[in-house]
Parts: sequence; structure tokens; C-alpha cells
Amino acid sequence: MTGQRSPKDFFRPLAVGAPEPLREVPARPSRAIHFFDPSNAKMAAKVPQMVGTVDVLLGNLEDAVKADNKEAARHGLVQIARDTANLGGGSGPTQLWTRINALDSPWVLDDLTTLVAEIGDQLDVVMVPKVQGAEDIHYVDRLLAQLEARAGLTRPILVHAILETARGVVNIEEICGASPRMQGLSLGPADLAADRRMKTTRVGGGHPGYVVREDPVLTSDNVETSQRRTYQQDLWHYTIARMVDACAMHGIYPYYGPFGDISDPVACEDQFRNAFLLGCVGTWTLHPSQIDIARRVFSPSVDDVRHARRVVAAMGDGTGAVMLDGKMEDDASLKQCLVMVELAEQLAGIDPELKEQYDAIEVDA
Ligand SMILES: CC(=O)SCCNC(=O)CCNC(=O)[C@H](O)C(C)(C)COP(=O)(O)OP(=O)(O)OC[C@H]1O[C@@H](n2cnc3c(N)ncnc32)[C@H](O)[C@@H]1OP(=O)(O)O
Ligand SMILES: O=CC(=O)O
Ligand SMILES: [Mg+2]
Repeated sequence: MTGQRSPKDFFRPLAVGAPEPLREVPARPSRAIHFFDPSNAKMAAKVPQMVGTVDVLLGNLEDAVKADNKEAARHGLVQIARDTANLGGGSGPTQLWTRINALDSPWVLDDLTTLVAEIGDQLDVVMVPKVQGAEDIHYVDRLLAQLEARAGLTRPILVHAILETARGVVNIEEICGASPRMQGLSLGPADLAADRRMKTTRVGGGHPGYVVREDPVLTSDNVETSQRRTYQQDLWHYTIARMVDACAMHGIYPYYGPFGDISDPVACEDQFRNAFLLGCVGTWTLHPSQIDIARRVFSPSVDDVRHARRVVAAMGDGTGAVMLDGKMEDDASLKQCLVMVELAEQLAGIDPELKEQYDAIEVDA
């Protein structure tokens, strides 16, 4: 228990007058967390039209925003939040998140004090980069409580950590459980690769050199008979799998992060789909062209929803074993199908196009 609050104190506000922490993280669709630079006039101008077309709009203040533009980005985000209808605040169609600067940077204190004071009632989630351990979350947790109390906020702002240092990966469970504010984790493959001293130069995705080669087929004279194929492997499998387990254990949500090769939508879709299949609920989108990919990949397909509903119908009270299309289904496969059915229902609640597709599904026995 060293350094942790006792169970009875865990859900107490960390400042007098701060809102009560939530006991459950709201399950709000967040298939695409769309990044924009609030200091970039062209991007900022697009934000109002994007409300309702993307689950989360994230005003990025950290990496990818020039040092000279940090203040302009912070103030730009305040302006955009004020001027954009239905953005953030817990109920609208599109959440408002921000990625603050790193906790050791000269900008982060002003990021938090300004944003909570000016647009705290609209901010749903603060994404914290380069989180190393529970101590980083504890710092943000207490400061947010003080700022919320001062601003008179009635709803707590949630916290999302980017996993992008080796120490952060080692401390992943304590990060996820550090505060009731914890909403989720994203993979930060670019910073993580640098911190681990990996020999890649990309922002997410695979690498042609990271392969497994098939065994040789030899003649009786030990001569290879054919060319040996190689199979590219996923550099991020280990980290994403750890994130999924840590998040599931703590009732929070895992996300893939950035896919930097904007010109390769096919590989982007593959990376997103791997994350979806492993248990992630969404991803970042860096360019408008990635939004449709994320929405498509992180929404269950009509075929999967049809199959899942058939299993639910066939399983009756949910116990025992049945045969469906030559396959055994039982309590455990039913639970997987319920994950799919519940996600489809949740997404249908906010996405009319998906609702129409899912409503049209006919389930034969
Ligand atoms: C490792 C990490 O930390 S990843 C997270 C940090 N990185 C980011 O947030 C990057 C965000 N994205 C970007 O900065 C840009 O998309 C870039 C630099 C990758 C490409 O930008 P551009 O070269 O302008 O792309 P492109 O010319 O294809 O843009 C087409 C239009 O979409 C706009 N656009 C591009 N990205 C975005 C965006 N993220 N949100 C809204 N609009 C955008 C452009 O302004 C342009 O507008 P226009 O038609 O009015 O001229
Ligand atoms: O912030 C993201 C990353 O990949 O680094
Ligand atoms: Mg990073």
C-alpha cells in the first residue's frame, strides 16, 4: 500500500469543493481521437464542422506544436471551445480532450491552470504525455482537484495517460490504478521507440526488418530446396497486450496511438484492426483521411454483430453448450458475443448510419 490512498479515501475529492470522483468511467464511444493543432488557423477553422463526425476532438498542445506556438495553441483551444457549439462537457456528440505538455516542461502549469479555469466545464479528458509512474498521475490528480474547486466545476475532468517510456510500461498497472480519474491509456510508439532505443525511425506501424523466417527445406545433401519466406511481425503486440490487460483490470480503456504514414491507409487500417481485435476501443487520427478508417475499424462489422446476436439467441439462458454452423458455443463464447452486441448498441446510440445497418440485421436461428 506504500504511497497509495486507502480504499476508503480513494473516492474522496482531493480538494475541498472539488467534484466527487466518478466510480465508473463512462463508456463513451471514442473510436477516433482526432488531433488538431489549435495554433494552426486552417486546422482550427475545420473544428466546428467536425463536431458530430468524430467521437473526440483533441486540442494538442504538446509535440507537433512548435515551441513558439505553445501559447497560441493554448489560447486557440480556449477560443475554439468557446466558439464551437455542442463540443465537450459530458453530453454532446463529440467529446473535447486536450493533450497537455509534458510535466517537466515550462508550459504545463499554464496549460492546466488556463484550460481548467477557462473551459473546464467543456473539457472531458486531459491526456498526459510521457507518464512514468503513479506519481505523475497523483500530481495531476491533486492539481486538477484544486483547479476544479477554484473554477466551481461540478463534474470531474478525467485523465488519460500516454504510455511512451520504458518506465511507464514497467509501471503500467500502478498508472492505471493511480486515481479514479484514470480514463484510459494510449500507446505512444514514437517516443516509446526512442526511449527504448529501438532502431526504428517511424511513428507507429510495422517494420520490414522485424520478421520471422520459415525453416529451410533441405535435400539429403543439405542444400536448400526453395526460397524461405519471411513474415513481418508486429513490433507493438507486446505493449498493446500489456495495455489491454492493465486497462481491463482497472476498468479503464486502452487505445492505439498515432500512425504516422498518412499516405498508407492500408497499413494504417491493419494496425488499427490489430488493436481493435486485441481489445482497444479506439485510436488517434492525425489527418482527416484517417477518421473514416478509425470509425470503420473500431465499429463491429454487420457480419460480426449478426453472428453475435445468433449466438445470444441460440444460448437461451446463457448456460450450457450448443452447436451453431458446426461450431461449439458455450457460456464463454457467449460472453465474447455480448461484448460485440453491447458495443454495437452503444455505437448505434450515437451513429445513425451504424444504427440503420445494425437494425437491418435479421437473425435466423
Ligand atoms: C508522435 C505524436 O505525438 S503524434 C501526435 C502529434 N501530431 C499531430 O497532432 C499531427 C496532426 N496532423 C498534422 O499536423 C497534419 O495533418 C500533417 C502535418 C501530418 C499534414 O498536414 P498537411 O500537409 O496540411 O496535410 P494535407 O495538405 O493533406 O491537409 C489537407 C487539409 O486538411 C487539413 N488538415 C490536416 N491535418 C488536419 C487535422 N489533424 N485536423 C484538421 N484538419 C487537418 C489541412 O489544413 C488541409 O486543409 P485545406 O484543405 O484547407 O488546405
Ligand atoms: O505521442 C505519441 C508518440 O508516439 O510518441
Ligand atoms: Mg509522444
